[in-house]
Amino acid sequence: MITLTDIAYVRSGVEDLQGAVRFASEIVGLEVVDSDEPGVAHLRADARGHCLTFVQGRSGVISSGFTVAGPEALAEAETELEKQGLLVERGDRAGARSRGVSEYIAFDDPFGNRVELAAAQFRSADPVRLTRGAGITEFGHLCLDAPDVHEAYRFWSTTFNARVSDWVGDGACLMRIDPVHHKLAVFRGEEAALCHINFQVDSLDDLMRNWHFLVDQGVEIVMGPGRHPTSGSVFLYFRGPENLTYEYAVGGRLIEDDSAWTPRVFDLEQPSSIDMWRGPVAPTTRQRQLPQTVPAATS
Ligand SMILES: CC(C)c1ccc(C(=O)O)c(O)c1O
Ligand SMILES: [Fe+2]
Repeated sequence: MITLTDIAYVRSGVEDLQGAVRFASEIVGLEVVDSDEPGVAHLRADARGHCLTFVQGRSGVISSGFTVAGPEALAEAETELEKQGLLVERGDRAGARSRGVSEYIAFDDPFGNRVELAAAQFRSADPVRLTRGAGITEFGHLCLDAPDVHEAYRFWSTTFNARVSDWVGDGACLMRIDPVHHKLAVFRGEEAALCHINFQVDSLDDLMRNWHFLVDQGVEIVMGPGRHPTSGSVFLYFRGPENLTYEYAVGGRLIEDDSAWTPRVFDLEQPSSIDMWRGPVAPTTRQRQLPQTVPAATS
């Protein structure tokens, strides 16, 4: 079994590189990291050198990266995945540099999601310079699409150390690889894709301030603010350019004692299984109604 130690990054193709970077930095609040690769931009949220990379080209996710414990663990993972009949590719030096990792391998999960494993992800000792006061504390989780979440769980829990924390019926499987309720989720979708990328924020105040900011900026709010009954976090989903969905969340349970936790199954048919507050889903962009200045009285 391969032990994933953490999530590392998402790489996504974008037709409009400048537009994607502008949104991720000026709207989401991520720091743009210097890049000497033409057509490639890196963004940073936390101590990771970067966790989101945009590559000029066809729109859509390229790969999702995880770390393992080191070079030996990576070599063992390579052997194990090949034993399972998966086609595993060794990343080259330039690829590793672009990913901010020491070395990596790549393969497709059974649904076609491109997954990469790295021996180590480089950290940056420089303080993160978020572009606005979004309150982002870390890259929290990534969520992939797959047509069968139970089949996906079979793969992630037998090949890897992922354990289910909770199910939302046949619609979503929330998995942990450490005490955090989930760092990897699979959402039922027609085909392999990135469902969303999550950034944790520091406080409820940050989340609500971000909500008002996004609405003011005309950003499409997909759902929220609401509260997931599963992790217990307060969330806000919103859509960036080229259909990349972002999630801000605050809070979220830790599962410290595996033996004391029984995964729960929430009924997918009940809206409260996703949002206990039963807020609206996918409203179109809301224009905030600013209070009108009261005209001075004339006599
Ligand atoms: C609907 C998606 C897959 C989902 C469900 C629950 C949580 C949570 O408990 O925090 C998420 O973060 C989700 O993205
Ligand atoms: Fe999420």
